[in-house]
Amino acid sequence: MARAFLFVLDSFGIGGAPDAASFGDEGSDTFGHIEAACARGEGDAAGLRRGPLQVPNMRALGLGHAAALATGRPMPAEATSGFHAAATETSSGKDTPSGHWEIAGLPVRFDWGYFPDTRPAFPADFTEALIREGDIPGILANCHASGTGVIEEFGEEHIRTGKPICYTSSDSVIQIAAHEEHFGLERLYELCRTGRRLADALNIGRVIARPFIGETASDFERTPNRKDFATPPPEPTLLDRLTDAGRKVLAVGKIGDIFAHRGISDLRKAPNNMAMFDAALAAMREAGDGDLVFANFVDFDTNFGHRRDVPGYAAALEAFDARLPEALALLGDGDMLMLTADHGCDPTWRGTDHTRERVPVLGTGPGLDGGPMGVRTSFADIGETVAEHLGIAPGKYGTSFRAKLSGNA
Ligand SMILES: O=P(O)(O)O[C@H]1O[C@H](CO)[C@@H](O)[C@H]1O
Ligand SMILES: [Mn+2]
Ligand SMILES: [Mn+2]
Repeated sequence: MARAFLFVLDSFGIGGAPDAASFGDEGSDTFGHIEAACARGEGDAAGLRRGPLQVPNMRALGLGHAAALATGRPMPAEATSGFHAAATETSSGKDTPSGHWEIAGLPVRFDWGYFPDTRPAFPADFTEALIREGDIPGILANCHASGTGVIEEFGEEHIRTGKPICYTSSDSVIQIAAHEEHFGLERLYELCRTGRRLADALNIGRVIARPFIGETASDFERTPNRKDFATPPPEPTLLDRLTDAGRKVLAVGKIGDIFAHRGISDLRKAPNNMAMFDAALAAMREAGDGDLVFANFVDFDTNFGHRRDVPGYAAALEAFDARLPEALALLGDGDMLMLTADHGCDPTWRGTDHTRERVPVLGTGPGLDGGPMGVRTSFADIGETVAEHLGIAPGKYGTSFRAKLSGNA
């Protein structure tokens, strides 16, 4: 019996990307900088957490060792029980779909479309078409922005005028924020579908609905009804290869949206990391022989990385780590659990965007050997290792390290 459980801690980079400078991100290190900030007492927040970062379960799997591999820092002295590696992204973007598709064996070699950091950010013909075809009185913002700041700035005007708030970032995205009740959730989704159609010509990765509630700038709050309208992967991913082979892919969280719902057998969404952990555990219990549970934990990125919130990110890591034994307890013969990430989002870094970093690969399973798996030259090695573990044919990209785990392959 072989099953695989792949958990993505969204944005949990470990520094050291060789091409970080070309993204303006040289020196960024999500894990390293959170750890250092906490050690200095800069991760303290009343009622939330305090002191050095406490992630003993991920450290036992080899988190510190993976970070040392990624950055060239000295190896920690502590022993590890799992296998660990640092993985390098080969895709041209540091966005969520690129990271996840590459993890699933499909590096993104083409360039996505991006919008310039100007006002307006969107080309006039796109904006005009969105207004006309979306039947809206205009748009607000039309710039690069942080999602919480932009609703604070334009939310009241949006309620007054009915004009949705459209913004972007250094990712290939068009984000549309609108009030869940005043504008309407279904109307927002429909507008995003129109935006998705128009965005295809611009090669934009995702159109994202960002509904919010509240009545004034001081109490606007985004709701969990975010929805991503992604362009489909241009070639088969591990998910397609598995489902084509009759296996199940049980997706948890954003995974369905990220893969444009291709190669997904079963989808479970939940409003926050802890609820997603519950959903991931339930999927682990239900997965059968040859199946994959693929979970994304988005709060790290959305609530803390982009918000440049060190105590929040540290607390979220500690909460995740504290629940890891529950997942480990569900591992039976032939099972493999791997933790990884899709890019960085260093909460100590300038701006509010993702950061180009290497990611950790931490794993374990009964009968699998532990130890270092080196610096992997593509995230695709993760998907290929899962593919070999589950006994399906290799894909076109990446190199499996499954043989190095020997065990009961
Ligand atoms: O600031 P918010 O709206 O959270 O936006 C972030 O979320 C988007 C999608 O992950 C990213 O492109 C980033 O800009
Ligand atoms: Mn992400
Ligand atoms: Mn993000």
